[in-house]
Amino acid sequence: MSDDDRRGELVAALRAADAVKFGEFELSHGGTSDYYVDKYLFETDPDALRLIAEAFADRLADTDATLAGVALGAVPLVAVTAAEMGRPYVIARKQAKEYGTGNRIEGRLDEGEEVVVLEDIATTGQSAVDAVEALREAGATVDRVLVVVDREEGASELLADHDIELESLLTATELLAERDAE
Ligand SMILES: O=P(O)(O)OC[C@H]1O[C@H](OP(=O)(O)OP(=O)(O)O)[C@H](O)[C@@H]1O
Ligand SMILES: O=C(O)c1cc(=O)[nH]c(=O)[nH]1
Repeated sequence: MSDDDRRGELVAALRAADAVKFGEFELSHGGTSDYYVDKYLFETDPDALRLIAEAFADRLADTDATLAGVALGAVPLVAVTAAEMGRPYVIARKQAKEYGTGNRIEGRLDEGEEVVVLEDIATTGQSAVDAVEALREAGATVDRVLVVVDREEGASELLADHDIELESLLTATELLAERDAE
């Protein structure tokens, strides 16, 4: 299947899951938007989840890095991709757990381990940067973040400032092409 066909299939799956909403929405790092990708609708849809796992696995075929998912939304994505690839994974919490282990990074991570971060949506890229910084503090080597949707609102520039390359399965331009053609 060509990359274009695969992107088309993924756009169709996100639309079929009713995950692309139009209206007025507040965003996590400030500002509003006239559209919102309800990640929990596509992440709880088995067809979309399978397509994402396959597409992430394809992108990750060139590395044997450990995977990391950014809580909460990317946890199902990293779990299904890790299972598809037979790879271990860790979870980057937004904040350290306040009791028990006190962990910010959950799962097994060794000093110097190479990690690729999986994320659902990148808007400003701040959530991805926070996760990379927590992983680096925990000893990981991280220079790559893969997201399902890059909203093209500055994330790749912010990540580049932190020596991280952003790759996406879909850009907002591709996701919204149908609406924008109307
Ligand atoms: O690129 P950014 O500007 O950081 O915005 C994108 C982030 O916001 C959303 O998460 P949200 O904060 O809704 O958290 P959740 O995964 O805990 O639901 C989304 O899943 C990204 O993690
Ligand atoms: O920036 C965000 O908060 C955000 C945008 C979006 O489209 N979807 C989402 O879950 N979060």
